Amino acid sequence: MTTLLVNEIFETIQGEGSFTGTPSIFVRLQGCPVGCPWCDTKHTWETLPQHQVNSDIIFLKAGDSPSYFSVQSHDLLPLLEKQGYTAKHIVITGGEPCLFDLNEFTTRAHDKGFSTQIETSGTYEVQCHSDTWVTVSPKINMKAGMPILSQAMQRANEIKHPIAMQKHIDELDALLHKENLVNPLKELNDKSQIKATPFQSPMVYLQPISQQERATALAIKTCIERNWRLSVQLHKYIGVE
Ligand SMILES: C[S@@+](CC[C@H](N)C(=O)[O-])C[C@H]1O[C@@H](n2cnc3c(N)ncnc32)[C@H](O)[C@@H]1O
Ligand SMILES: Nc1nc2[nH]cc(C(=O)O)c2c(=O)[nH]1
Ligand code: SF4
Ligand SMILES: [Mg+2]
Repeated sequence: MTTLLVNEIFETIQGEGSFTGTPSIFVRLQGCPVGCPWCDTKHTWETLPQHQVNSDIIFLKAGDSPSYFSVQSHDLLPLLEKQGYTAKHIVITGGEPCLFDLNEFTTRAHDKGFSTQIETSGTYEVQCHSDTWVTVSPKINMKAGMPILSQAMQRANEIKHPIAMQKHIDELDALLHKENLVNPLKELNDKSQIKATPFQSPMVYLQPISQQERATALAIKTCIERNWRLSVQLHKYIGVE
């Protein structure tokens, strides 16, 4: 039996990565110890008993708040189904969703015809259905100093890296090398001999931190050089949650 702590549930358009533009039900779980200084969901970091509420309040809440409710993972899908959402894609994010075992919830969702996706920092083991799309956004050298797990990197269907400066790209390169996930096109450019495949596998996305102009320019330039992809947090440009 797994207990999930849920900060919010809402229906919107996925604004990041390969599923950008896909109507999605977002389940944001509570708690994250990683400490990224630019994190856009800091209200999910702490799990304080005084912020626990019942599920009705979560469905009513607007804006960022540290309140959350507790639910058994087998009860979460029925709760979502009651909301009358039309989206068939469920994105589990946080906070850090891989603090929780997501096998039961994702399996029930797939059994009911949903597709699922997890957004994770790569600092915890990814526990989910084999068809869940896993987005790893590896948090290299963050405040808590937590290592990126090979299990998460090797499970990733896409790697989505938030960047603001060249150092962040260099850190990603080192991690991809360590995990043997090097972009064949980069090798081709470097050595003019390795056979190129058209796309990196897993796909690599660069995501400018906080829509900064210089970060966006660097991400565009690097994506073109490497044949990587750009992820611009579409929801922040179109003003949806
Ligand atoms: C809030 S995190 C939650 C999931 C998980 N803890 C993680 O970091 O992947 C969701 C996504 O937003 C990205 N993100 C958070 N703050 C951001 C910011 N200010 N600018 C760009 N991306 C950001 C993260 O890198 C991650 O890909
Ligand atoms: N629309 C929308 N797309 C998103 N993709 C990843 C998000 C996240 O916070 O994990 C997010 C989010 O918060 N909103
Ligand atoms: S790992 Fe994710 S939720 Fe945690 S601080 Fe970093 S961006 Fe925020
Ligand atoms: Mg977000």
